[in-house]
Amino acid sequence: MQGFFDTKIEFLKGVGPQKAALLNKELNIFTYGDLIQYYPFRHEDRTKFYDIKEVNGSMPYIQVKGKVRHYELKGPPRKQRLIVYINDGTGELELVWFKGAQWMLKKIQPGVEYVVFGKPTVFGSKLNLAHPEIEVATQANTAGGYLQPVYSSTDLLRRKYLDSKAISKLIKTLLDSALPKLRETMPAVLLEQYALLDKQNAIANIHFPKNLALLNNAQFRLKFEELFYVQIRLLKLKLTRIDKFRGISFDNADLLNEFYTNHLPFDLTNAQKRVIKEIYKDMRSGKQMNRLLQGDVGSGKTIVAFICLLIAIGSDTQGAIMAPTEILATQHYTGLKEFADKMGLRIALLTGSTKKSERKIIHEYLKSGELHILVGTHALLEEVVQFKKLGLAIVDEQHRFGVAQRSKLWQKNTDVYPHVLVMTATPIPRTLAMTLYGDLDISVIDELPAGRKPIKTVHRYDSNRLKVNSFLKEQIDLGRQVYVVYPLIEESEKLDLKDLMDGYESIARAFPEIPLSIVHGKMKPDAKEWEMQRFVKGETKIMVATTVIEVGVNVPNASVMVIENAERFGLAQLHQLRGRVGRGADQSYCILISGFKLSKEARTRIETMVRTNNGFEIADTDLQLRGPGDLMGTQQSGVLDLLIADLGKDGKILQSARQAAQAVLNDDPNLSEPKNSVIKTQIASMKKTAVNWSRIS
Ligand SMILES: Nc1ncnc2c1ncn2[C@@H]1O[C@H](COP(=O)(O)OP(=O)(O)OP(=O)(O)O)[C@@H](O)[C@H]1O
Repeated sequence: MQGFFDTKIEFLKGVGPQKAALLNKELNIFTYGDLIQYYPFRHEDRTKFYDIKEVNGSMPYIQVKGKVRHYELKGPPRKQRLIVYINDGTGELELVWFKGAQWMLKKIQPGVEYVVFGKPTVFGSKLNLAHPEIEVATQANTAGGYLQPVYSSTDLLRRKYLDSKAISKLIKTLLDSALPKLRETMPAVLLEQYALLDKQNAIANIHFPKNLALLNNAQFRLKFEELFYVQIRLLKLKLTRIDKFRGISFDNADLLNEFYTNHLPFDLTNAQKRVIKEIYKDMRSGKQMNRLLQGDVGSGKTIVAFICLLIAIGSDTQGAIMAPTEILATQHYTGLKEFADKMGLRIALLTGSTKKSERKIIHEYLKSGELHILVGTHALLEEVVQFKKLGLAIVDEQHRFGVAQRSKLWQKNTDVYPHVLVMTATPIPRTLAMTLYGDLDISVIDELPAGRKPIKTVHRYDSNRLKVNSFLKEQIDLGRQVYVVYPLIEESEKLDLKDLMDGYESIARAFPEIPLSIVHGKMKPDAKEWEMQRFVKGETKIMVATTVIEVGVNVPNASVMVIENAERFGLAQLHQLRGRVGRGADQSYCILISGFKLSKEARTRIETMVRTNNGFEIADTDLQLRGPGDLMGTQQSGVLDLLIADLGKDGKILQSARQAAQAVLNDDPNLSEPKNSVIKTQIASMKKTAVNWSRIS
């Protein structure tokens, strides 16, 4: 059976080597199996017939049934157009062909009834359909109506006569012989429990649905199946890892207690407490922890990370934090050092710009175990960086590390694997997290520390700059500090830098007495650090910067964030930037400045920012706007090669599919029972790897 679906597409009637090459190249369709799974992206509703008198020029597509009253050819011989007048007893409609008039003429017979489908337009004062589809009513497949599939095609394919219609024909040809050969790919229990359509019917109806209800059922079944297999593979991966990898069991809580009793700078939020409990439980379990910690900007992840490090250090192991950029690594280092110093723990920072002599000392102390915490960039991954015993590896991720890089860090120990905590500062919608990080356990800090006032966000046009400036002046007079951020997009770095410099000069002119800082990616690390420090200490009042300050910067006295060219930023980035203010007790503001001309999407982004401060809500909107492919660099990850499900829209189906997968594995972890053999076979036959299996290697 399997062989049939592996048949090369060129052997299908009507394809041949040339078309096959095009289908390979343009649509990634190589085999019968690929073509069957090339699902239509919508269906045209051909179930409804309009009375001609109801039709108007604003309708998208319409279908009518009527008799040809007469026709005429107009225009010079080479540019003849054919006009056919069709009447259904309620009114008359013109059908027009500008090309192929003579050919069409052969098909049209006065007095015969036709089914006509097309887009109505008004020309002069008359309604007409240009180049409609037309079939003799008695031959048209409209018994009970039908929904016609629309397949996405490409310009090249259309030029080579492989438009949606032609693809549909190929699929129809294939289905005739393929349907009887299709085997069921879901276990009977789940088919029943979730009222899923059987495979043959699902495939038949996803392409050529008998009615709308069957189309919906077919879509549900195929989406459910797709997500079920993504989830079961992720969950299986997790089970394998739990079985295979022992983790160090930490049970000495002395350091933790000392910190709680003597040094805790504030009461933890309930969310922080809950998350610490979840992590502590993992770290004592004897199994390797693999957990994702999500928290909105400013939700207090640093102290949670520190407490987790204390758990590891308390049992005579070391901790590491790896961050994607030098700025972020430095920020973590500064944040953690404050706590570490209080506890008399040794902490060091290792990045690309750490001096050689310093590096050597770090390497030595790390190996001897005298260094408790190492913070750094991917410099941590180098061979020479050897721990005495790494107990906890924290990876601050933001999707910037590859899975392989991440696992390199936790392979630093040869005997037992360290526990792994992946942190993200950008909230990820639940559906995406469940798929991208579906093999990890997830903890969420969904509460901000008490007393934080929500940041007030407004949108202002360039032309209002004077008003904005006088507001900034007011705030500075009140003792606050201000960020002004310019976009930095790599392709046009030079231009962006010019924008930033121009902006800096105009701010300097508008606020001649106020000391300014400037920070951008092209500056030397020392100079950057010096400028940052001046701002942190309050010596400068306005920080003009590019997005280098996007993550991690923590200056509680800075309470105004001005974002220039806000329309050029993505939602996640805007939210991150806004998160740099609102970190103290004062009322904070975010001012999004843009030009007048805004794309629809840019407007939605700005409106979303003005409407809400909730990072998870913003992440959801981002997912809706951009689709998962674009989001957070997931495009190359291969995790989201979904054929039919859409993580932006199918969250509910995903949840049920995950529950189903979890239940199957709880009951039969090795999938060895006969009732689950279909799952085993299906997993083995899946060639499109939705999950990066190298994670556990
Ligand atoms: N429970 C708490 N009560 C009061 N203040 C807190 C609490 N937790 C953290 N903070 C303070 O809130 C600020 C933000 O915390 P932190 O820098 O850890 O946030 P974060 O989650 O890392 O956010 P970001 O990703 O935006 O940097 C810090 O000044 C920190 O000291």
